[in-house]
Amino acid sequence: MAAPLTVGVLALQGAFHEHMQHLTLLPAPAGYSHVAAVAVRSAEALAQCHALVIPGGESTAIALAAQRASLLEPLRAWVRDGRPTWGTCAGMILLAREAAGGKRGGQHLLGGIDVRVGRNGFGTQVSQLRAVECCGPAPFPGVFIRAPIVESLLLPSDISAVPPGSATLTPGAQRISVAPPLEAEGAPRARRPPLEVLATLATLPGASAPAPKSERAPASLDIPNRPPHDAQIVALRQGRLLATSFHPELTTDGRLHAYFLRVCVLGSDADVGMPPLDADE
Ligand SMILES: NC(=O)CC[C@H](N)C(=O)O
Repeated sequence: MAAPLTVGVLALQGAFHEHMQHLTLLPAPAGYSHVAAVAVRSAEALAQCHALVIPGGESTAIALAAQRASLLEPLRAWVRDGRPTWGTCAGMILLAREAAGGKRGGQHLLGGIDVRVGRNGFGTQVSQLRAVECCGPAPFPGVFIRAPIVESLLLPSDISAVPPGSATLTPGAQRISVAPPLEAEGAPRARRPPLEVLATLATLPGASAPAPKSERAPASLDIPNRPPHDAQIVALRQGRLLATSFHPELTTDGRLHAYFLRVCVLGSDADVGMPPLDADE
């Protein structure tokens, strides 16, 4: 008899219940009995999952609760192993390699997606998004609640700036938290899957939003759907990792949940641009 496809939702704080409701409404993928959504509050629960969703909420609170539940390192290992993971809003912050505007003293990140986000870059707003690659031509309702803004797409070479084993760095007054390197200490640097921009906001979202920052990645870097320079990136994928600054779980639109399952979870390594396992840089 077919078994369920189990998608964990990190259930420490934030909108985890809403994600679970969306996931259980998805049709059964071929070869599985149904999609089972489970609340993840321990490393044991995480180990039972095929995929993970990190909800919106408060990234500092989620990271602190994960640390207290001894989940930070299992989550980092999960991301390092290239397991399918989707972070919405606060979840996007946790999956980012760098986060600006973090709390004093730095905050814990998991890393995995090679971007720098700025916390609280958006206010509260609903914007119609074009996300043709993942959702088709009809606009997606983008619900933003003090959401992170993607400030920079980072180059793999920037990783060397992070001392091995460091949890966070807070250089100067800018307060930039940095995820620890994905690789174990002394291990060769992993080849990174390409970043794919999935949705942008064409115009600045309001007076309180920061001006678009310059990207560090040169034009020659191969980034599919590279947006115009002044567009705000609000959804992107790197391999099996997906990040959205808005909250699809707070809408009735299930297209992004379906996309996560179809591409990040069930897609082949070739579909998601994962480098071959034996690749070294
Ligand atoms: N809606 C959200 O998830 C907000 C994220 C929040 N501003 C943070 O920094 O974690």
